[in-house]
Amino acid sequence: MGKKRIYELSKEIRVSTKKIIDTAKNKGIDVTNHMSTLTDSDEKTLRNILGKKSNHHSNNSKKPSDGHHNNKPMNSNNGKQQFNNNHKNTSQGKNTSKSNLNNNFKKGKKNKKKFNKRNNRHNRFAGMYTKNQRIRQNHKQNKAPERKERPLPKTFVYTTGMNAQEIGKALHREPAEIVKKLFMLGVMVNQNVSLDKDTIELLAADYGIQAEEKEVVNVSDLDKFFEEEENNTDHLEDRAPVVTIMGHVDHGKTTLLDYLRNSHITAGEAGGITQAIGAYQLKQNDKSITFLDTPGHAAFTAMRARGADITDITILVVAADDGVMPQTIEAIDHAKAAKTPIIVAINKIDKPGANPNHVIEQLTGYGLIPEDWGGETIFVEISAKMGTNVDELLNMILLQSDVMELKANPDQNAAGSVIEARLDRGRGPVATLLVQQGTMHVGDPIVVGDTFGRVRTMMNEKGQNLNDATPSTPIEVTGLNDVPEAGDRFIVFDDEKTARSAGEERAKEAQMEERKKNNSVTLDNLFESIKEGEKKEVNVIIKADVQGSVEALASSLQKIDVEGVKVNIVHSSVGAINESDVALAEASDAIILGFNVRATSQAKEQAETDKVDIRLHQVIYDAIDEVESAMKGMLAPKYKEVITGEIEVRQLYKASKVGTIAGGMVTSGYVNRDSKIRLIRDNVVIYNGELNSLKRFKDDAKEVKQGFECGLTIENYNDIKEGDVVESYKMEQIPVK
Ligand SMILES: Nc1nc2c(ncn2[C@@H]2O[C@H](COP(=O)(O)OP(=O)(O)OP(=O)(O)O)[C@@H](O)[C@H]2O)c(=O)[nH]1
Repeated sequence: MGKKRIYELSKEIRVSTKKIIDTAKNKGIDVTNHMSTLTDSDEKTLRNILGKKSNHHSNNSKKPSDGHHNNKPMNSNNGKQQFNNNHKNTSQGKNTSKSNLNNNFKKGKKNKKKFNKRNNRHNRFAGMYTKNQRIRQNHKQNKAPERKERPLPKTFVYTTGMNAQEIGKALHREPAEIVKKLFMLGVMVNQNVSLDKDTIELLAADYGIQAEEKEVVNVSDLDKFFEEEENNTDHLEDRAPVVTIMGHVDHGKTTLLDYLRNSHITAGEAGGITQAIGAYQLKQNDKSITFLDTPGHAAFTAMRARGADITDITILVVAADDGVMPQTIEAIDHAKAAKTPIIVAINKIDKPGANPNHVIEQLTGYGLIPEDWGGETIFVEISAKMGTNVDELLNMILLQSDVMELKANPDQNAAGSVIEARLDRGRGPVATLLVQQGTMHVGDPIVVGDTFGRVRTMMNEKGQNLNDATPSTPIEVTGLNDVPEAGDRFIVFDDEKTARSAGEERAKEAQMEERKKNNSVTLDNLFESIKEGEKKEVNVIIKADVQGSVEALASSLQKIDVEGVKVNIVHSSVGAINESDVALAEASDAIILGFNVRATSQAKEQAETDKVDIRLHQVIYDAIDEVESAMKGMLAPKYKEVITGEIEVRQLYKASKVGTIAGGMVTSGYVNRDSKIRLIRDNVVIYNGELNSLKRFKDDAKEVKQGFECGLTIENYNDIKEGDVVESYKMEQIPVK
């Protein structure tokens, strides 16, 4: 071999493959893509032209489309890249193609045999086929082809319904050749006839190449792409852990973040840290750690609710002089729900009242047991203010991350999540993103949530411009058409057109979704979900006035015995239902049960928008009964009767066809045509039923208000008397409190 391929040269001289290809073409060197090989002299020529400016193009040196050359063969997991790069990938190295071809030919023959056995009818053609193949083989082996035939792709990624013309294009063959081949195989078609799966596979087998049906990709399905990128196990490299700091108010989260920021991040050229971008990366022992500056548990969980599980490790800050507090527990529950390991930072150990042991004891009650005590949780005693043991904490984070073997593939399209986003007057939409997979480049076409664009600028936390950002790097980007939301996912696409259509499609879908957003779990639809097999666990958050009630409620709920379904308490604590509870409920599809507590107005508002079901009770039994009934599907909607008006009957007319018509006056409220009615005589209900007709003079009326006369008949009832009172009422569903 010895011949260099373009991507290899690209790596060596750090010039993008695109640039090399363009330059080569300019120089008349025959290359097609990054897999093309170069002769020694061509290589030299290119090196001379490009080699010296080694860093010049690092900003676009690795377009993702070039990126997977060395690690990702074409496969169906690779939908997106495949989508746009099929033909780029198709031609493998030229000089090896000959032997491939021979191998392929042999394979082809084998397949061919199989086919013949299956299908004797085509034996005649099979004979011709072999001859034809032989000619082709001879042709290949004996003399160099005059017209260079581009090699066949190793794998032919097809869609059912392709015609000979399209197949020809994909295989670098003349459509006529495809038609001819098909003919040899007993399929007589012209170039434009759509072919079925079997025929296409047969044809591929005949060429001796593998056929693989392309998944039809819905470009707007970001989650799918994201998962594909996430699950890509090729070419994995270590990545920095992504850490979130949580804890009770005033226990020192901000102090710790600030200390880390100031002590471990060297100021940028612009002079200090110019940008607070909601996340930063720092170095400890030459390894990076990414800290998310999330403002609170609710934000953390809101991101999870949107599908962004971006935190690898949670640092739980507990003040040594204050101990475990409500938000400490809340943080534990949030971290557990997110399944991230917790490292406990017992803070403020410099304070006179500090009692770290007490904190440890308290935390054991929540399953956080230090290694010394036979548990698995790492505890570090720090002073965020003084910086005591902060390095130790960082080392523990690195240790934990080593155990977790956090990896990502930098050589693919970037994918990740939005940490925060805003509209900047001067710069337009600005988003802080966390790259979770692949490498992001300036200029990449990108879809972020329901927005799209091209990465115009990319900046790190120091305000320095970046050209590339590898996994676990937080960056601030501009260039989007709109402001995405925190927790949205982003995906880099191979081309802007696809990105745009995906973005637009997603925006449309989001609108539709918004309109019909009503799919959260509520007690009312719980049974339906259980029935449909969607639910095996009912997630519940309990808030109550005193700890005793919390526990009573929790244990009773867990005892509810409905076949195949169990109650899972996601979080329980004392106090009003707050936004954090709602966020957690949304993220974990939970119902909030409040006992002798209220929801704060923000929580109510948020629950309304997020469609989180909050149920308030004063009697524990009612709360349990309600959940149990819902699980058993017996939660009938509750109605109450609302009296709308009264009519005094003043005259009667007998009509042979319609029965007794009562003329009267609406003395209070109103009466509706479809009201239910009660006929009252001397304060006694004589009859309960419905109206048959309601008229104003001769005309049918929908509604008659107080002070107006009307005529009416009662369905199936004629025994009306003057002086009777017709009370109209309706049944109203009791709104959920
Ligand atoms: N003595 C001492 N004081 C500390 C330490 N860490 C934080 N503090 C002080 O504790 C107070 C609260 O610290 P913050 O960092 O604001 O706490 P926080 O957890 O971010 O609080 P919220 O943002 O309100 O949730 C501040 O006055 C800090 O100076 C410490 O290690 N030792």
